[in-house]
Amino acid sequence: MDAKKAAGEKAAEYISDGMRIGLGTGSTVYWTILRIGELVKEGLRIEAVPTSVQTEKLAREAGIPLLPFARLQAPLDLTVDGADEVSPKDELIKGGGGALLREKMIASFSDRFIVVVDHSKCVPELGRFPLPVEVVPFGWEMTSKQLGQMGCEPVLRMKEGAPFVTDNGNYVIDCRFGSIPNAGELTVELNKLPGVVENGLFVNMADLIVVGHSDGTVRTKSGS
Ligand SMILES: O=C[C@H](O)[C@H](O)[C@H](O)COP(=O)(O)O
Repeated sequence: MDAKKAAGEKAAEYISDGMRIGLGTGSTVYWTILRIGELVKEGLRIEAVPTSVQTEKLAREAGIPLLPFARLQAPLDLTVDGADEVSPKDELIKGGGGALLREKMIASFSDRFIVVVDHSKCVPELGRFPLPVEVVPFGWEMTSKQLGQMGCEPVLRMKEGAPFVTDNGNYVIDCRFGSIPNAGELTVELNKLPGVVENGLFVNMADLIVVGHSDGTVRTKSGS
């Protein structure tokens, strides 16, 4: 069995009737969304907030009732999302698909945040995966230079020969740090740069990590 499918489907077991949930973005939570769609068809009553245009489309196709984030009166019960790297301290790098800003906003407004990954995402230290940083297009070259001065190699993300544009109309600069020994400090420093909208470090946010393996087994680990 696909390791991503195993993790993604397992996370759907944490969803119960009446919940309002956040739906992450990517190829692992894809399986959670499909499974939730099946459960909805079987009678599960939930409402969901998508973290991207891509997920909104998928959720609609799966028949999941959607709710606008702006209308929430209280935190979501649960958000399920993928990650690009997970450290032993359960710190995450996210944003490989460019959805980091809405993902962070929605996970932050959730009582519980469940992360679904295949085992290859669990690393001894964050930073091999280039850290996505969402920046405003105005003066991105200056922001990129400032990011470089923080000890990384910054690269503007491109798509089909033009800058990749997020759902929020911004650019993404992928920052190759190599090693991120202190994610908590780095996230604060990055967000101090005026051109930065948000960065892909998720620190002290994950409540549960669901790790899928290629033999179809799944291991869960409570967030620290
Ligand atoms: O912007 C994208 C998200 O942060 C994804 O959750 C992350 O990139 C992991 O995606 P996947 O499950 O496809 O590896």
